[in-house]
Amino acid sequence: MPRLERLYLHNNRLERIPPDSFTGMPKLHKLRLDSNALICDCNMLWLVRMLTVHSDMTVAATCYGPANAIGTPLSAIKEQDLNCKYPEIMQGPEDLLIEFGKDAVFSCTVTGDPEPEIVWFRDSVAIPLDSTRYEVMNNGSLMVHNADETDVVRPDFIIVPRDTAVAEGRKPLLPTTGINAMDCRRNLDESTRACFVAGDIRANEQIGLAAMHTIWMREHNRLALQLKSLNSFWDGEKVYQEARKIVGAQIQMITYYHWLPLILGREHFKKLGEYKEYDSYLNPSVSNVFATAALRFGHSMINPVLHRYDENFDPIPQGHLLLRHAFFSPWRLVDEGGVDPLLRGMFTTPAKLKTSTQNLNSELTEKLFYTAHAVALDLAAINIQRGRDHAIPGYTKWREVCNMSEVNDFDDLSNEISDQTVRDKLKHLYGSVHNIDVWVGGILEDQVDGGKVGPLFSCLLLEQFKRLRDGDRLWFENPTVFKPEQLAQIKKTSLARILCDNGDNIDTIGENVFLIPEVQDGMVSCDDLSSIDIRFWADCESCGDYTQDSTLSRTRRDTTSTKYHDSQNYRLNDLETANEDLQEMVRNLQKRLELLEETCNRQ
Ligand code: HEM
Repeated sequence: MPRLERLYLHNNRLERIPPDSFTGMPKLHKLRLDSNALICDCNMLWLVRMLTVHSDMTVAATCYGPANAIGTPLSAIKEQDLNCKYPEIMQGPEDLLIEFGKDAVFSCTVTGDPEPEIVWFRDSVAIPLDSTRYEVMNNGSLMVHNADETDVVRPDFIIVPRDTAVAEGRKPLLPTTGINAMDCRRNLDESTRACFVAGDIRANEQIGLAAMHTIWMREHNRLALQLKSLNSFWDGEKVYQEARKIVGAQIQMITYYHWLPLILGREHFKKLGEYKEYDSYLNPSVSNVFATAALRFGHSMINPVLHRYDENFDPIPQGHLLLRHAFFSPWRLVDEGGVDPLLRGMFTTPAKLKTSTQNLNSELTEKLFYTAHAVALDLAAINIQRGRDHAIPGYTKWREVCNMSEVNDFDDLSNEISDQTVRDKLKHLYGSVHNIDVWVGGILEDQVDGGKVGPLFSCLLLEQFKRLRDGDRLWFENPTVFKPEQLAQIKKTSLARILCDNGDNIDTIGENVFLIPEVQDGMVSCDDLSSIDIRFWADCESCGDYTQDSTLSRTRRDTTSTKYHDSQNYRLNDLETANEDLQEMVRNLQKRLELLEETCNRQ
């Protein structure tokens, strides 16, 4: 019902409103649900969220239950009032003796309010819902009809929280694996909470990283909701692809324009040059030396402690977290305050200072993944070994590639590795300067002015980032990718605003999250940060909704199309509705006047 504006469902006995009941009603602005028996529990979370997005909608509705909500207007209900429960696996599928030709049931028990969705997989492929051989039963278990030899591989499942699943009123977390799914190396003695599912198992590697993955999943879904509400006729695939495209552009914008200059130093960053156009002859693939050495410079900046702060920027009750306790511990994100404390810690705490003798902190070299391994690992040793596995040429060869000065002796390195004791140590360990591993040499170089890497990694990073940009047909600034006015919106992106929009309750932040507040203008209110105006993504069929804004209508109006005339009809309807509203208001005022006159006359 694309033209429905008012919906009156009052004076009924409605207890619940099924999710998405008002989808496809983009013009709905008045909703009456009063005088019903609404139960404002977690089943209503979708409606509470919808009202947050459509803050301009007038809704009359009062809760009839549960006890703590009786008499509360729905508009005053917050997500945390709904007592939702984050999903948890109580029992996962176990090995089963199956008889070929017979049915077999792989059972699982999952709790959560509202009940989460379970998606079953076989050999990492989701079992389609319309499969005749497999059936997901009401209790979530998987029934395999007519089992055969292909079923000897035990299936597994992931839990997808329905758009609602939150902990203590927080926004959704990532879906989680089933209990027997891929190993994210967590320690089951600490918690049985499952690993998160993201593009890569490594999202679980430490909870700060998992927090960032969560933020981007939320940003995608936030944009998708807005796009759908703007273009109600878009199907799921279109909404997904468009939201994904915007998120990709935001990540490119932040990485290249906000992060990279601080890594390369502003002077070196200038060598990247302005973006000109797509170069179809350029190979944008990631080079071995970039992945195995140069980008691993990041390991030298990691703080050994993850700081965790509450809304007042005081440490949370569980305290800060030694990095060793943050490895593969997804449960801490669920049970120890969600993403916000970690994010606040990250944007207020400096990265570890790299000095010539402290390159990687000892949490990484002595305690890496220690909860999951009998003997902890050493990230520096892994990086060196990985370079050798990949047969990456040594440090001096890469100096040649980068046109750096020729070296034949350790003291020839003094311009880049100024600390004599470090050069002596290298000499002692490597014997010949040409034996130095590229990651070791690169990490030990003094950092360039205003940057976080030495000259060799600066050169290797620059070369890769340039190819990744210019060789990308879908680079966000390529004019074929976004309309100019959309691009202007993308350029307003900042990671600060994204954390504000998608954190559970972040309202103050440093404007540039890659700098600690002390070296910029302290913290600002999230309201002061610019954000993308999604209305520039209005497909012309929705033009009528926003024609008041001349900058928006100018970019979208095509007066020759039938859609334009449809949109003109919508505008006419808008005016007719406004006229009716005004007439009703005048009638009400007249009635009040008459009443007042009567009262005066009586006195
Ligand atoms: C607590 C933080 C981090 C930990 C525990 C960590 C740990 C690891 C581990 C264990 C590997 C695999 C090593 C191997 O087997 O070869 C790896 C790879 C890598 N890391 Fe980190 N890392 C962290 C942060 C970072 C940061 C901040 C950056 C860059 C800014 C980075 C860049 C890389 C790269 C480029 C690879 C290679 C990935 C690939 O080729 O697939 N890491 N890291």
